[in-house]
Amino acid sequence: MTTETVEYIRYRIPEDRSPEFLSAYTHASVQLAAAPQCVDFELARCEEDFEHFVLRITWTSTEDHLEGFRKSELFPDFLAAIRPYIENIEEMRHYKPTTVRGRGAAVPTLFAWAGGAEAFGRLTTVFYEKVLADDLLAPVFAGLAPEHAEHVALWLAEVFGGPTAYSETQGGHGHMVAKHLGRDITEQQRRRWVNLIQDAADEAGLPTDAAFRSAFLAYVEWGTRLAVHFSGPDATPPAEQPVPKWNWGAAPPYQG
Ligand code: HEM
Repeated sequence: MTTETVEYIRYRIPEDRSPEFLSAYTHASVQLAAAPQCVDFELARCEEDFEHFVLRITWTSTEDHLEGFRKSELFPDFLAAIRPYIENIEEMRHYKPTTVRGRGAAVPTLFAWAGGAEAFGRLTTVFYEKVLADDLLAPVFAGLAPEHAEHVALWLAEVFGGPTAYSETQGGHGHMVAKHLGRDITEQQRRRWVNLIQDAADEAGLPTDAAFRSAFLAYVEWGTRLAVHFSGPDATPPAEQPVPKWNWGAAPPYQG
């Protein structure tokens, strides 16, 4: 359960004071942006009634807000900027996020962008053909079960925002990590895995646009480095945790 808390501050600002109010918050936002207790913030204005504003601030925790930010050297300047509007506050409270949260479909998942389950099936089929023909990797995958490629396709599909079929049929994150324990994967083998999956992505016809490929490679880098870690002599299986959900990085999908 996250300790993050969302503070909502509702203001009613007479229309003739709204330009100075926005300018005051533009100044105060410098302190919020510099606060290590602040995750993000947004001041929104009501479309139906211009006098209503809601400031949403996500704090690392309520305590961090009250005991950290409010007692920090940033706070006096923040307060000085917004003090004239304190009497216009209609609500100022902390809210705990519930499990009801998610993303809409306005931005396609990496899974959908890649071409869905079929694309991941093509990818891992081509990939394991390459792996089994590779001098460094073939020995690691000796005696590979015929369904391995299909399982990895399900895993990747789930990570990239597709159906949760791997978790439902195979056993989730812990099961996947356990498959790597004790395998002593070397950095050379890891890098070869990374190279071959990119070659396979080309051959299997996965999208080649910059945004998709950079997000794809970011996960492959992350995942292979974890695989090496968990394959090592000192690794202990991690506590069960959800399958990671990968998303677009700094670059959004290009839709011309
Ligand atoms: C992003 C990186 C990686 C992902 C997503 C991944 C995914 C998986 C998954 C889902 C399984 C379990 C398959 C099943 O349930 O049947 C698995 C098993 C395995 N992985 Fe990985 N893996 C990654 C990196 C690596 C690397 C770098 C190596 C070695 C160079 C490796 C070697 C193996 C081996 C040997 C198994 C066991 C295969 C078997 O069951 O016989 N993996 N991997």
